[in-house]
Amino acid sequence: MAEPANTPIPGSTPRSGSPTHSQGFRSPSTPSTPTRKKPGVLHIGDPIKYHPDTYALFSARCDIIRPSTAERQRDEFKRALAENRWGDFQAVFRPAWGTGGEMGGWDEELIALLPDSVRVFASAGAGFDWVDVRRLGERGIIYCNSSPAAADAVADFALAMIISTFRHLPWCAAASADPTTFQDCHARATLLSHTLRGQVLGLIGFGHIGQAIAARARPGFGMAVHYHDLVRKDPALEARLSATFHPSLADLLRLADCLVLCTPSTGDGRPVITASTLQRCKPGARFVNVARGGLVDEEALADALESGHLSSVALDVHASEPNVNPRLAALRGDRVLLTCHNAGGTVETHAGFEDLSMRNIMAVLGGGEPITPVNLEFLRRS
Ligand SMILES: O=C(O)C(=O)CO
Repeated sequence: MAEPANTPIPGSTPRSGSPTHSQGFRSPSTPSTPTRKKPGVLHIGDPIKYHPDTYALFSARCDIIRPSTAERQRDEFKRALAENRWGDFQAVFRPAWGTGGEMGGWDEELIALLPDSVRVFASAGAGFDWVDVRRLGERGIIYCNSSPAAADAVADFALAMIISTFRHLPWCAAASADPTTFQDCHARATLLSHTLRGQVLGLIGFGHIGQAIAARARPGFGMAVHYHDLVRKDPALEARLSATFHPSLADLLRLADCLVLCTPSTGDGRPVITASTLQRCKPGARFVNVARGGLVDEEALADALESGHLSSVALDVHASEPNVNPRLAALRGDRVLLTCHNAGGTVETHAGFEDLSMRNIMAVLGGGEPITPVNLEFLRRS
């Protein structure tokens, strides 16, 4: 049974989709299939918590469908989609990061079951490794992430990690527990620590998060910002952020004193950081990961640390979360800082995820442009 739909705002004027998007409505395939005048939005995961104002507008414009917890389990979810239990809805909405994932990965199997009426899938989260955005695009569905809402939080955290790799914060913190280790750390950390000013920061990925890191690293810390991405950014943006583009990742690796991985994972399982990329890094380089653990061959990373080729790493994300690589865990506390996928996790991020997901859906169903689409290159337009 679906949980009760959210109550429409009293006095609100129900609005059907724009001419373009209302074409997505189909006549119900079974007599029990719901019919609706407003575009249907399948809301998976927790209810709205931070933005009742946006939600008032959103729920006045759309019919919100809330599958129950039982209906969100994969088998039941598939069954419900296959029998068109929720009718021809126009959007999938997942506003609360960490909830709404009960049905598992949005792969070919699940995406094939969506009604043809779906135009947009908007979710909390910068990352989209759990959803096949190419396949959604091929079905004519725009996928919108919420990366701008996480950018400040992730960038703040990334800076803490960058500082940690230059200043050995795990060592300094752990050594304070005992007078002998205190004195040893006090004496020796000086010889191994470096000021950030003038160091080359190599950003792998220069989207919202990479740009937010650059905006802090250059003016705040005097670092020289270099980046690699698949597509070069606008020269005006590069100039504003004092960022230098490298078409080849190998060139960036050779140059960087500290590399930061901040590129989305497509979930195809192919790591970007491997033994061969690590070999190209400057001896003594540092490495920070705020993207996804699967983008890194963690065994190769452990080899590079053990051999001393990398001097220090800070990893917020891990290939087999919630487990961390045992070899990296064994090195924790000296040259290795491991955190628990915390970089994006702030109240402000979660509030922003909600708001942006609703605005993306309202934009698309209202006939306008999506705000943060990530799969337009795959989009089959009907
Ligand atoms: O947004 C994401 O993708 C996260 O990893 C959590 O903030």
